[in-house]
Amino acid sequence: MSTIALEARALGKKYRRAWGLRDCTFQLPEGRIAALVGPNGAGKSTIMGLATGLLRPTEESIEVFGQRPGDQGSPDGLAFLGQDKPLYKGFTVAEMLRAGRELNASWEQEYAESLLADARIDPAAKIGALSGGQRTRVALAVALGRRPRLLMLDEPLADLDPLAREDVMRSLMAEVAETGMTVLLSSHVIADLEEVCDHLVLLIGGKVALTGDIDDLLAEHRLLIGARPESEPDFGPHTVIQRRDTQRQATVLLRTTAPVNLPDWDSDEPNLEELVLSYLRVAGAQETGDSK
Ligand SMILES: Nc1ncnc2c1ncn2[C@@H]1O[C@H](COP(=O)(O)OP(=O)(O)OP(=O)(O)O)[C@@H](O)[C@H]1O
Repeated sequence: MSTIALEARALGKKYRRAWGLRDCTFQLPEGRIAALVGPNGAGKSTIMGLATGLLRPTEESIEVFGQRPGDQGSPDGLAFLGQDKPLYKGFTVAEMLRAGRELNASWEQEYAESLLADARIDPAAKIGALSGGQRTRVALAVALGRRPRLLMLDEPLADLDPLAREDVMRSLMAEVAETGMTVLLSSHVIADLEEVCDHLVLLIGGKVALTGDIDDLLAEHRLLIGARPESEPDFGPHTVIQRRDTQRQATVLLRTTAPVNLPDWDSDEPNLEELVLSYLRVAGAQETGDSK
């Protein structure tokens, strides 16, 4: 049986007025690169806050490699990089790495230095003089230099240029392949995640709308395209997740485990972006009271 890096069971977090997360259940197996996606306010940062122990659950539980966060601080082996980068502006880059080394027994200086060299960042530069994207690269080097078992990144790519995004994703994939590290990363840009992530946690309105290995999820869905039907079509045993009609054409996302044999429709496996967008549209339509 595979080790579970992160497990939420009926997890709930209530802020002063409202629930930020409710009845949230998922498992993230070790060694995966998981995409944590969902609309603004879905609860992504809340999950990360609960996993680090910065927040405490209101209901049920979250565990990181079987440890409950908060009992003894942040769980062992967990590194977290949030939207506010934990860097001291008055330090030089080299001093920031030194702080990382002094605070972490598992620190690997050479590795952290190589990540900075890849990003072409001068160790003598002051943190305060770096661009937002360069600071992100330093914060990542500090997080990865600890050689974590689980790395959680809250929108790590937001301020990186396209080449830097590719660089960062490549080094994360190499690290996962080499060490078996698990990564959970949130992003609004699904295209960034498509090539690197092999696992998905889709949150909508504080709940898990879809989760699992991406290959399995894609194989369980079919995207149909056909002429807009005159009457309500019969999709047999398959579940219609979402249907969108334009004047002439209809696009339908089905969830199914049975073979799809619908001669009036072109049927294909969706890609990750199509899958996620369909689920988001359903939730958006439910919010506005529109069924399509
Ligand atoms: N400190 C807080 N006090 C009160 N409510 C909060 C607090 N932090 C988050 N929330 C609420 O909890 C819900 C989940 O917020 P969270 O920040 O986890 O979402 P998110 O998915 O990370 O959003 P985004 O994509 O915008 O970063 C939202 O409705 C938000 O308003």
